[in-house]
Amino acid sequence: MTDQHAVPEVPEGPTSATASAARDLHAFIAGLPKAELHVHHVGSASPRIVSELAARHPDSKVPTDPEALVDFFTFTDFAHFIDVYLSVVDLIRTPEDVRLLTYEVARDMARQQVRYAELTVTPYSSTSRGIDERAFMDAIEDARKAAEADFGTVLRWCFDIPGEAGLASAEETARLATTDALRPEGLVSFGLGGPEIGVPRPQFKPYFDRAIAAGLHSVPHAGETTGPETVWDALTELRAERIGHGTSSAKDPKLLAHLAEHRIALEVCPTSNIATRAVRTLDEHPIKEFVRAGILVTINSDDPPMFGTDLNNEYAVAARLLDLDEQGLAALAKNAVEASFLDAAGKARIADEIDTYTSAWLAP
Ligand SMILES: O=C(O)c1cccc(C(=O)CC[C@H]2O[C@@H](n3cnc4c(=O)[nH]cnc43)[C@H](O)[C@@H]2O)c1
Ligand SMILES: [Zn+2]
Repeated sequence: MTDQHAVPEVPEGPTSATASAARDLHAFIAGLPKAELHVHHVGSASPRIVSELAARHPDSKVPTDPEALVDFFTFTDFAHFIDVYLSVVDLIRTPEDVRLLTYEVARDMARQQVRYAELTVTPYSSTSRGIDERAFMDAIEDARKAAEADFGTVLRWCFDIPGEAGLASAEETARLATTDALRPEGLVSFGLGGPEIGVPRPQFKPYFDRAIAAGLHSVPHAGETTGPETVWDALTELRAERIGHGTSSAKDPKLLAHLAEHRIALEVCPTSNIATRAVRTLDEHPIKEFVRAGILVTINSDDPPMFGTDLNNEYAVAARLLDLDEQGLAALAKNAVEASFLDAAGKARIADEIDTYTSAWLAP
């Protein structure tokens, strides 16, 4: 189905002036300081990282050859995507694997001028496969600190429940996130991922209540593969402060108005929605409706190498779909800063950097 070689990029126009403008916009995006709010830890393993992990664990069914990986990362539907995702999870078997993955993901982010990222981590998938919980926390924290020192990219964690794994996984995730002796310093939020069909959000309310009581922000996935009622459930039952995807919100005008009025940001991941078949084509993506409704829209890459994309490409896709120039792209980048869980000083620092960069770029 999805041809990973055909990831939509800003198309070159018919004239050389249009082509040159598109190239300039790509260059602008490449240097633009950015924040990313919806990106998965394991889903960020690049072919380079996957190859290194697969070499450590040669019995894995994940191919090491980048060409073969492109086929492997071509999905028939969302369920197939989760199957493939879990085979990459199976490559992460030791605390050193966790550290390598985390540090190298930060390196890839820094190359795209990502200054701040809230990385969705699924600790249950590692601890249930035998990685010691203390060693897991130490590995992500060690990598976080090293990445900030070496690359200047600030990482924070969102621990998500893999909903389809059942309430035992919710209990384990809540315990890991709220036990003082385990909870990592970089943890800021609590999420819910995996398939939505057959996994109603309200059953996770007690776990979100515990996480929120412990000071964590609520950021469940909702409305990615089911309708707007799932987004309402995420808001009313899980007290969501941002929504992962929220794609189907476009089908409910009252929901759009509610999201806009309450400044509940949507973490929009356009290419992901095509790769998992949540949306048929990019031109049918509801991002325009979200902007028109006044919603705080943020641009994200979700599982970038698995979807043959990266954050820069997602900004280029957004520029095309929303017809944005440099100022519009800078505003989109600032939306992510505003919707982040950074403190006021951290937000101001990145927002100022975005403004300074944009002014310098546009200066005659
Ligand atoms: O780890 C397990 O044992 C396990 C057992 C049953 C089901 C699961 C999952 O469903 C894991 C889902 C996994 O997928 C991550 N993810 C990455 N991208 C997305 C997305 O676009 N939408 C939803 N989930 C996504 C999620 O963080 C979970 O780690 C696991
Ligand atoms: Zn996601």
